Amino acid sequence: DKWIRVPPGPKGTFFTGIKDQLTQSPWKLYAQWAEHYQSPIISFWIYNRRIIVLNDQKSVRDILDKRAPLYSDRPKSWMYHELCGRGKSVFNISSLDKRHGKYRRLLQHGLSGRAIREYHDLLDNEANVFVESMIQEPDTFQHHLRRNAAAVIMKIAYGYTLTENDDPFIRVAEESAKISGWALAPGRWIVDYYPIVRFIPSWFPFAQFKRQGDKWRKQLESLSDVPHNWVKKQMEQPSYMECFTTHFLRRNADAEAEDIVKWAAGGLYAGASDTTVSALTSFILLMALHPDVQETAQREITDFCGTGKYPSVTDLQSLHYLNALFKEVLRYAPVSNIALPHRVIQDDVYQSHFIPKDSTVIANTWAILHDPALYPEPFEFKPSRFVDNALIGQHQPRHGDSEDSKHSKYSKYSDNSDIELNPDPRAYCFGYGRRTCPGMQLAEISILLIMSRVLSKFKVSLPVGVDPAPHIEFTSGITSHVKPFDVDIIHRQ
Ligand code: HEM
Repeated sequence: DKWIRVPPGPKGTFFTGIKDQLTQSPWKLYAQWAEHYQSPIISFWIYNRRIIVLNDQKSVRDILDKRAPLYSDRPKSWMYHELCGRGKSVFNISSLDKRHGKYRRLLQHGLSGRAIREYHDLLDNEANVFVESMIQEPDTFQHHLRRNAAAVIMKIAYGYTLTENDDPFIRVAEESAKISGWALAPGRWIVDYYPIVRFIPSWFPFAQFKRQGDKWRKQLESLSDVPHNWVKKQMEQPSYMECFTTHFLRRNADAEAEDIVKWAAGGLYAGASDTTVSALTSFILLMALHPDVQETAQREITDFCGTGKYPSVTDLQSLHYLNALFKEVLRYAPVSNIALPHRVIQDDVYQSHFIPKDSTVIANTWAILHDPALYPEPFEFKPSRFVDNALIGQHQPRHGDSEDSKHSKYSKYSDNSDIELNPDPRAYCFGYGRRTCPGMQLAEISILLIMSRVLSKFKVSLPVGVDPAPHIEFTSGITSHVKPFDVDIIHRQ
């Protein structure tokens, strides 16, 4: 009989655990530790928190998806959840709170394929605005991408049309994101690790964190009311734009239902803006580095639509190579290398591992998407690896697959020969279990649409004389971005 033990991992130091060893790209370090300890599941401490990292496809599927009811909570951030009053936000709410299920149902419904069909014209119009600004000022492409993502999600969430520049709603949303970033900064707030200090009175000299939390709570509260109250005002008029918020408010207007709609809509900008921009920036930069891929994708579009035309939203699903290219961008440059942390709500045993209640469980999505036995030559950018099964809606592995799902069979840590090569990266890069990204379908359509417009209308290349080509590097953070380098973007007449 094997001993059941906590997964192996580095010991770290007494007080801080491994905190000081964390590098710019923790996902790479975790993958190295998994190799070192010969175990896809590793564990260590950061301060007094036990962290468990799952580094391979099998453990992620078996644990986070198949045991989703146990593993879909979030670790508690006392500063953000309690002191700043954000424990009810979609991203942070406890899976044990009955609102969690309500948010998810609302988001699934409001962002379903059917709901998104209502937004096709909106997506199309915003894509045209994007193309126009790209023609005017191609060098500031990231700015145009940001604006496009914000415009789309603000219309969908609130029926709100962005003003030309320095939009007040975007300012509000960015201000909230900034405060949230500070309040969630790991290791910054003693109360996150020793929650007992929250009982210290606010006036105490040592209790600066409490005064700060209080200030941020008030700010965040009033910021989140701005767009919601705006929609309610619109609804008093005979004609207003139908959107996520009005759709649900019209049906049920009691105070609790309204609060749920407000929080759910509030999660949309946070979820959609930076992620979409990250994927599309990677796409544009990768096109400069891979002219052959760009030409193949352009040829497919020309063959499908004819010269000078571009695909409509409904055409997107017929473009095999474009879909394969989208998947390869998600795989090669994951927007979210370690998804968001989960928390296990009770003691659990997986194989010979003991996983203690309250551990923070992290999926190393990056390690899975760069596993050489799963994706041969993982550091090569090769959309062709997905060409055979690239279509949206087909062959789309969903979470909570049955026990004998193909996707759970492989692990590079065991000698399993029945491997499905190049599995669909969408099953990993959008997260896991009952926390899987509810905006996945909208993300797909809006990203594919902008990709298709860029390919139809522009040629992206490295500036003349740049040799050798720049190396792709990524920033760390909750959303990862390719570090930008200069590219030339020319309008194809
Ligand atoms: C390329 C685009 C996107 C990527 C890669 C992405 C990825 C993710 C990931 C990894 C998570 C965390 C899952 C977990 O904890 O296991 C997440 C959560 C979430 N995403 Fe996305 N996302 C994208 C676009 C969007 C869009 C367009 C929306 C909204 C329309 C959205 C809304 C959300 C929300 C509300 C959550 C929180 C879910 C929860 O905690 O229950 N995302 N996303």
